[in-house]
Amino acid sequence: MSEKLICQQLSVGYPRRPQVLQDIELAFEAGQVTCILGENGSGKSTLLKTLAGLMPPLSGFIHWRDQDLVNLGRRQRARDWGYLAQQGRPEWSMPVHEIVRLGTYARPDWSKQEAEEAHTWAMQETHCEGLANRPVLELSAGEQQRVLIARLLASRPQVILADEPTAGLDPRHQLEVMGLLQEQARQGALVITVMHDLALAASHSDQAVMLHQGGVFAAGDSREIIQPQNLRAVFGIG
Ligand SMILES: Nc1ncnc2c1ncn2[C@@H]1O[C@H](COP(=O)(O)OP(=O)(O)OP(=O)(O)O)[C@@H](O)[C@H]1O
Repeated sequence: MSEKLICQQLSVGYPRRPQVLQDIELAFEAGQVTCILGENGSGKSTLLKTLAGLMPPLSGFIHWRDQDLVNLGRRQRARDWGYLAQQGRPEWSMPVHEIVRLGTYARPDWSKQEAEEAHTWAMQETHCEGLANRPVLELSAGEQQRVLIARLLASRPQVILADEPTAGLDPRHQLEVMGLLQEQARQGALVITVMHDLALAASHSDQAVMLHQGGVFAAGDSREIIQPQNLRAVFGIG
């Protein structure tokens, strides 16, 4: 069984803005961190939302482990996939430890002890222990982001889709969160992150995808893709 997420002839967009991206051909591999780069409005979040199953493709296919993603049941998706929305905010004013525990509810296959261990691990890795009893809506934006990352990780997802996971984080937590995502990939997860920080993307991803003008401008090894000539063409810098 192929541990790949594959997009074939994929076109994504909205009813009033169709074809944000057209005829996308991409392959994402388990065990790797892939960062998606591109200017504002280039379709990064739209692609991630489509991969997360939050919006249907306009056309084309997405395959995961040789299976068409449309055939993936909700429970399996909830169990195996984790999605962090761009500028997501917790919805309910619950204590941090309860918000993070919600992540473990995606794993009804776990024993109570397994769920407790995953909860403790996610709280520790994101440095949320000191915030455990604080109402989440009273936290700073960066603290809330860490809580949402903890909730995402608490289900130990095999596919992690993170839209700007380091947004609002201080430099130390940016490095730690990217290190954490890298660690999940080393343990076999397939990790896709939307990034704006090119230095962080270069240092913490294996693969890079650059979106530009409705398509994939470049994709491949991050060190080969995040290069001045591509940055000039896509961002007008470098
Ligand atoms: N709900 C929506 N309805 C219609 N058009 C939308 C909607 N959401 C986004 N768009 C449009 O789709 C295009 C791609 O948006 P998207 O949010 O995917 O870009 P992005 O690359 O993630 O941008 P950014 O770097 O600013 O986050 C933009 O032109 C945007 O205006």
